[in-house]
Amino acid sequence: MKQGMTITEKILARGAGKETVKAGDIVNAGIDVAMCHDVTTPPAITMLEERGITGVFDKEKIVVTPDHFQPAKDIKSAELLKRLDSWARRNEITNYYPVGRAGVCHALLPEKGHIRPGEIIVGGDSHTCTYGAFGAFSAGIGSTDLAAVLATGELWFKVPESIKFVMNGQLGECVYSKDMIIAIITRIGTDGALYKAMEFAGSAISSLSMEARMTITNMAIEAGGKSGIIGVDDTAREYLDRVLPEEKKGYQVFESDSDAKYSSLEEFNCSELEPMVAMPNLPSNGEPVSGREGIPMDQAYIGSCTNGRIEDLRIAAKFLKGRKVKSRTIVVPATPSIWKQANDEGLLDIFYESDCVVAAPTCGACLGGFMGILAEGEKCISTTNRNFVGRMGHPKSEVYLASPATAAASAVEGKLIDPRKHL
Ligand SMILES: CC(C)[C@H](C(=O)O)[C@@H](O)C(=O)O
Ligand code: SF4
Repeated sequence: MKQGMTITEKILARGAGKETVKAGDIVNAGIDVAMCHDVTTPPAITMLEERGITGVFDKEKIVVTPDHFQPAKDIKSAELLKRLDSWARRNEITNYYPVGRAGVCHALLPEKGHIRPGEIIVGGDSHTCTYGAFGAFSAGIGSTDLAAVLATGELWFKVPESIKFVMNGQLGECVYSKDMIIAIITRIGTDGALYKAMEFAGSAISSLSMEARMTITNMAIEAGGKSGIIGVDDTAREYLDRVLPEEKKGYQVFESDSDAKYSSLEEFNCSELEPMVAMPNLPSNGEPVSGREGIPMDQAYIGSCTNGRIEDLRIAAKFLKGRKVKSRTIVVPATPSIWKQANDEGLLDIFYESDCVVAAPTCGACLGGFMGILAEGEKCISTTNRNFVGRMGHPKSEVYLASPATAAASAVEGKLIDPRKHL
C-alpha cells in the first residue's frame, strides 16, 4: 500500500514535480517566493556580480524589504541599504518595499499578501519558517543559497522528517501562543527538532488567530527546525481572503494524510499551560513566570517578527493603559501598517501616556542592532525569539523571553510578574 505523506512532503513533491517524495529524499524544487533583506542579500548580490550574473530568475517572485538596520543606523548599514536599493531598482523587483514602506520581513510579507498555502518559500533569514503558519513550506537559507535562488529560481532540499505537535485543550487567561512555543522548545530543547519540519495541530492551534500562529512557526528554528507548519483552515482562509489580490486567490491546499509518517509525536495539554518566561540564555530555558517573579528588569522590548503585530500591541496596551512603566519600555510596531493601525486605534497614545518609546518599524534592538542596546549587567524582558549571550547588547546583559502580556505587565512593575496578577 502507498505510504501516506505529510503536508511538507506533499508541498516539496509538488515543487519538485514529483508524484511522491519521502523524508530523506534529495529534491530540486522551484521557489515560489524568495525573501530578501538588508543583511544577507547584499553578499548574495556580490556573489552574483562576481559571476557576471546581472538579472534575476523572476522579478515578481522576489520580495525585498530592508528591516534589520533601517533607517540606516551607521555608515556600514547605509552601504548595505544602498546596495540593496540599487539592486532592487536595477532589476525592477515588483515587490520592493523601500524605507518608508519597509517593515520587519516576517510581519510584512504575510500582511502584504506574499504568502500562499502550498508554496515553497525561502528567505535569507533564519526565521523565514514563520510563513509555515499559512500551510506553506518555508525555510531560512544563507547568502550562498540565496544567490543561487535569485539566479535560477530553484534550490535543492533534503525532504525533512516531521514531528507532530498536538496542542490539546484551550489556553487560559493571559496565556498566549508565545507561552505555547516556549513550552514546546523547553520540552524538546534547542536541537529537539534538528532539520525537522515541526507540524502543529490540535484544538489550541485551531483557536489561534493567524498572528498568534505566526508566533509559533516563527520560533521553529529555535528548536533547530527546518520549518514549522500549520494546515490551512477557515481562520487562514479568511486572512488570505483579506490580503491576497484577486489573481492570487487560487492557491493549492495540502494536508497531511492520516497515515503519514512522523519521526515522533508530542502532545501538550494547553489548558494547564501558564504564562512562561525563557530565562537567559536559551529559548529552551522556559519556566512559569509565577516562579520567577521579582527579578528587576531595566528594559522591556515589545516588537519583532515574533510579537510585533497589531494583536501583540493590543495585548501590551491592555496592560499598560492608565499605568506608568517602571522599566524603560520600547515598543516597535513591526510594519508601517501596524504602526498606522496602532495609531488609529489609540494604542500609540496609550504607550505615550505610559512613558514608552515608540520606534519606527525595524528589527532594531531584537538583535542588538540599535534603539535599545543593553549595557553591562542590564536585564530586558523581551517579546523576541532569542535570548542568547549578548543578543541585545553587552555580553553580560540578559534577555528574558515572554509574551507581550508578561512583558508589558513586568514593565509596569519594573520586575518580572505573572500577568494574571495585573489584569
Ligand atoms: C541577520 C539575520 C541573518 C538573522 C537571522 O537569520 O535570523 C537575524 O534576523 C536574527 O534574528 O538573528
Ligand atoms: S525581528 Fe529579530 S528575529 Fe526577526 S528577523 Fe529581525 S532580527 Fe531576526
